[in-house]
Amino acid sequence: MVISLAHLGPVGTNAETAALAYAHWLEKTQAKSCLLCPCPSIAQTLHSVAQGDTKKAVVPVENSTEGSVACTLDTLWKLDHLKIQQELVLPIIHALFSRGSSINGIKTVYSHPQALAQCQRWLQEHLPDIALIPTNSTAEALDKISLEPTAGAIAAPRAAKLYNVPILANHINDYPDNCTRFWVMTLDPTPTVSSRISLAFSVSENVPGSLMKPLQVFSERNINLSRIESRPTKRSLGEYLFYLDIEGNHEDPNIINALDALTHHTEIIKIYGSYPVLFLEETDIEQL
Ligand SMILES: O=C(O)C(=O)C[C@]1(C(=O)O)C=C[C@@H](O)C=C1
Repeated sequence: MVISLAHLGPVGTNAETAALAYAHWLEKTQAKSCLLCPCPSIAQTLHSVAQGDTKKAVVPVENSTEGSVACTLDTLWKLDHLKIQQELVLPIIHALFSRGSSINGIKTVYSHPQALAQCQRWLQEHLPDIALIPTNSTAEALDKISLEPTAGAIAAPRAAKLYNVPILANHINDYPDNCTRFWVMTLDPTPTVSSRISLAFSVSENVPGSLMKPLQVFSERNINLSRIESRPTKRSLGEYLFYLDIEGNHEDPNIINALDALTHHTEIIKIYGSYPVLFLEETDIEQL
């Protein structure tokens, strides 16, 4: 059976690279093949799997330089039943592409807001007075510059071959170890040996201890949190949702007990799943 795998398109995005890496891993470890399905936005990628149009979806969750991908967290909160099957951590390299012959002639740079933010110091140093224009993805930025020699696009070096646009500067990300976590989401995860659990919750009242009590559930049981993040509930100013990553797996009685205790100190709680993490190197990506 071929597994349909949604991701942020068009071809050449970092999300497509993550989807290809997952497809490659599935082929190698389980002899399963995937059909990649590009979507116009991260929200539509998640909706496609939630509606059953695709079997799985790969979405960015957190970048080492810029932090959480807000659209992914906000959409996951709204969608019920989606579970994390697997996490992939990918090195993210950005390059400046242009049809113009040198960076001196560039007046505009297009890219996904995350990519522009991950290269902000480089842009400030090399192209301080230009206009930065956000696009839906890094690959969409490459489409935009095809007829504009004074425009540049920031995208992954892998896209150079796909779009046949020259690279003017490579490795322009501000931090060399720039990497992004991606989640593979599905409605029916297959059980796996897992090392991390992710969840989100709201609290019923904005009173002293309303965050401390849920966190104490974990510290009292010696369970380590690897991330805590807040996002506005969007109901009113000052009300937040909390996103947690926990080290451990859902079959551990200590974790089962903690998750049960957590329900007593939260309003709404969503457990996104217990999953393994796959780390990829630059050389793995070059082979895709
Ligand atoms: O535009 C792309 O290439 C994407 O895959 C999106 C995205 C993101 O939203 O974080 C993915 C990874 C990088 O951190 C930069 C951009």
